[in-house]
Amino acid sequence: TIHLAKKENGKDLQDFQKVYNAIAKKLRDDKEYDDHTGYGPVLVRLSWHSSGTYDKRDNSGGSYGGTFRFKKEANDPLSKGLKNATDFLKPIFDEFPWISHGDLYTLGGVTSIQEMQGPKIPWRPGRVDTDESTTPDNGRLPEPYGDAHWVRNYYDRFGFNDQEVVALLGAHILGRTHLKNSGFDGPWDDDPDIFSNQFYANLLNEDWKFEKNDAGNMQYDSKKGFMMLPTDYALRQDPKYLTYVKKYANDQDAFFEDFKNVYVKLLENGITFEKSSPTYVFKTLKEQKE
Ligand SMILES: Nc1cccc2nccn12
Repeated sequence: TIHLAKKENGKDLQDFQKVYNAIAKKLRDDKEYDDHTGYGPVLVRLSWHSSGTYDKRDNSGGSYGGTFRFKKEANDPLSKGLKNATDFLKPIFDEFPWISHGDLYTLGGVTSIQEMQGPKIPWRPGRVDTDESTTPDNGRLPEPYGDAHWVRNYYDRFGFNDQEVVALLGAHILGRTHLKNSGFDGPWDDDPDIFSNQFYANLLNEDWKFEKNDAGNMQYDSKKGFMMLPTDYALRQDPKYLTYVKKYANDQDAFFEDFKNVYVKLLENGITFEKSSPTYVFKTLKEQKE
């Protein structure tokens, strides 16, 4: 199936900047969520989970149809906790009912990354809500237990190479894991709401202990109270992945550039845009002195 991005019925940069600003102001006003982590990280996770169902083999899944709004996908056990993100976006959708769910879920992640001092993420609208019958089955999101071989095989479904996989996982500097949601427990340092390349430095420099958490799952813990999933740790166990981990640990600009590229690829996987389709780069609230 071809997913053609549609012309946004006369909506332009100004209209989408209004949606961006509404999300960004709500993020700024709602800081106490999740031990003062704020909603940024969970909105990024929603943009990933609503896009991470993509399968290059039949061009199914992905962000286009906004099917995360249907209960089969929203109730995927691997998406536990994301109701906080879709509830956060409900009033935004009510204020801008002309936006598609696919555009809203992806724009929520773009807004969060930029407002958390991350790179500018070029974004294209035009996703069209599809019928509930098009909702992909559970089982397409990644499990956190695998080794490097598992990780490489999993991301091949997206068409991502080793460099793209390592760049994408850097988003795990955001937020934290919650025993009641994912079965992993990750007390995180005091800036889980700042986008940086610190994930790679932590991965390389902390003294990690592989131990069982209170849900009976094995995870890596460090003295400073950081955690890594087995699939995170795989990136330093594999020599090919390790070269990129070192590159990004030493060069935040390289990380920002490569993350921006793979994140756009993730959010647009499976969508056909016309050459004339506009790409938008939004201003942060700070840049607008809002
Ligand atoms: N914050 C967070 C979420 C998910 C996975 C993960 N690994 C390290 C940190 N981290």
